[in-house]
Amino acid sequence: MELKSCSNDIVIFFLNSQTDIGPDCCHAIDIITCNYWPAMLTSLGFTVEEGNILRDYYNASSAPSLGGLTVIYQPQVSKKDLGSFCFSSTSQFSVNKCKKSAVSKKIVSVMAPQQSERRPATTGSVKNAMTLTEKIFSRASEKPQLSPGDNVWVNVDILMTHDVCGPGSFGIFKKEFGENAKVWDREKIVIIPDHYIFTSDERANRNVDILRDFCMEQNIKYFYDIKDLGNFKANPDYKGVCHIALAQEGHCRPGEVLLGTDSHTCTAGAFGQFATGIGNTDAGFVLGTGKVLLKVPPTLRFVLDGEMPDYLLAKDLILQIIGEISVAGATYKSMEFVGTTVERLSMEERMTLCNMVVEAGGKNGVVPADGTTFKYLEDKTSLPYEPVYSDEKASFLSEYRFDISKLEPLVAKPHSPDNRALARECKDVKIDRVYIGSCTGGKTEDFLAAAKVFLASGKKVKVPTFLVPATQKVWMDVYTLPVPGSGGKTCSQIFEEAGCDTPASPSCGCFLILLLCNISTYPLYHNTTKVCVSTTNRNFPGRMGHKEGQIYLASPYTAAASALTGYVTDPREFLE
Ligand SMILES: CC(C)[C@H](C(=O)O)[C@@H](O)C(=O)O
Repeated sequence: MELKSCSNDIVIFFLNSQTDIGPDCCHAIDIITCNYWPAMLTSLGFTVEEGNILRDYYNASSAPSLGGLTVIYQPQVSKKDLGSFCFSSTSQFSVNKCKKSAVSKKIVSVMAPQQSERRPATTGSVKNAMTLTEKIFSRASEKPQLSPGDNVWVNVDILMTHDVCGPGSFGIFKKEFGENAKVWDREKIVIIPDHYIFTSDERANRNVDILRDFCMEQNIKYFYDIKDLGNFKANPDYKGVCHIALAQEGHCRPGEVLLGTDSHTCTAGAFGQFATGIGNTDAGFVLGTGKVLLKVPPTLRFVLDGEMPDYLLAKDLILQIIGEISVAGATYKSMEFVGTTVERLSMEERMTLCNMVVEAGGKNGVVPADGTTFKYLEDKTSLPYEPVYSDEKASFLSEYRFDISKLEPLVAKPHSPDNRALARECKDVKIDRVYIGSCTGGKTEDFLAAAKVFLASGKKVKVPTFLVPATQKVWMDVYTLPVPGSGGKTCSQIFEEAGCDTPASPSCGCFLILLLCNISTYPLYHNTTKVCVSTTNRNFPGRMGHKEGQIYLASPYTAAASALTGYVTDPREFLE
């Protein structure tokens, strides 16, 4: 595949497919987040530059977002020198087997700072004001004063992994700590199978088996297992999309550090905690030690004020922000969301906001914990937690202000989340599919929002409309919660009346399954070019199957409105 929007200097990392998880392949995410790389590359004689962080780094579909990555050409270094990692080169890459012939002649620089850039952990002068993220780092590293750019060992509160990266992380853990090693804390590791679940593909199933074996061996307390793939309801422990399950199961707590082997782990920042995606290598290390070396990110502050019109959702807010700062605008930055609009957002909406910070390159997103947070947590955790807040005099790299009362419904046009447009400007775009689901758009409130539009219109959808609840709990809500103003109807009834597809089994796998493994029969992704309005978070080429597929990212309101007309549609057409 040609990567037209990438510079020739860019190396695309190989993402091992499900068939190839193991020490012979690397996950690109390792390169980005693994802070050992500078030291390791330096010791091998490389010049390590502080490159831009890969905003999204996993697979073919993500490749165009890699612009700006610094690459150093070092042909003399072989795969062997680099231990168990290998690379593939730009012009061609595969998501299947790790091909020896594809080992690149180019080596990439990584984002972590050069040794020379390191500052001492304490400066001797008392730094009075810190941002929320700096304070979490400070507490988790037991260092009273920190500045952006400092590298610190951070104590991890929760490590989450799933069926995609769990097996690889366990492999690294065993290799580095020994076959009989025990994890650092069996109660702080959360294992959530969710990506490649409803498939008969043996190798995908094998990944879940590996999770199960590891959890039994290590007596892991929080393993949300699925055994009966034929009927998700027969699996009381099974949850669904990890980021939503983490919140629903009470693993997200203010002031803590939550890491996960998935880029959208940043979702948990909605709880006023530091949450970010890490690679398998780091995860293997965390499994053994409970620690990770992290660079303190500088903070960008987003002040969202004003009454949010009732035809907008958090998805519009984040599309507005990413459109403003671009997909690289928050590279290795913390994105802190404050203001009266944010204060009024529900937890699920805050999760949508934070979920997509990685689409702007953000290291983490964070919403200060408040009454809404504490209320949500009331029946979810009994563990004590201590929220932290940015000091009034904290120093932010930049501040962005938005008057949300003036915002209109937005979409991100193909093929980038920052390709922002007003939904009404795209009214002539004819669509073939609508998809409502995923960690961004498959929560209970997302379905209630979609149902509201269908209800208001009283019409039937004009294009196939697929619904995938994020978790088993969301699925239950879709079938049981009455939709306000409907006279007691549930979302599922309203969807049925509108002619939508029956809500699918909860999982996040739909897009990746097809993209990486081509093993699903899920009907959304026919192997022909299709135009889809989707509540997901990425619209890179190939993200939903066909590389020429056109994905318009939108809120559940806009997605539902578009389903009703067969064109990209501003939801005000039905909501006003
Ligand atoms: C499979 C996983 C590593 C990946 C991620 O981290 O983002 C996936 O969840 C995605 O959204 O592309």
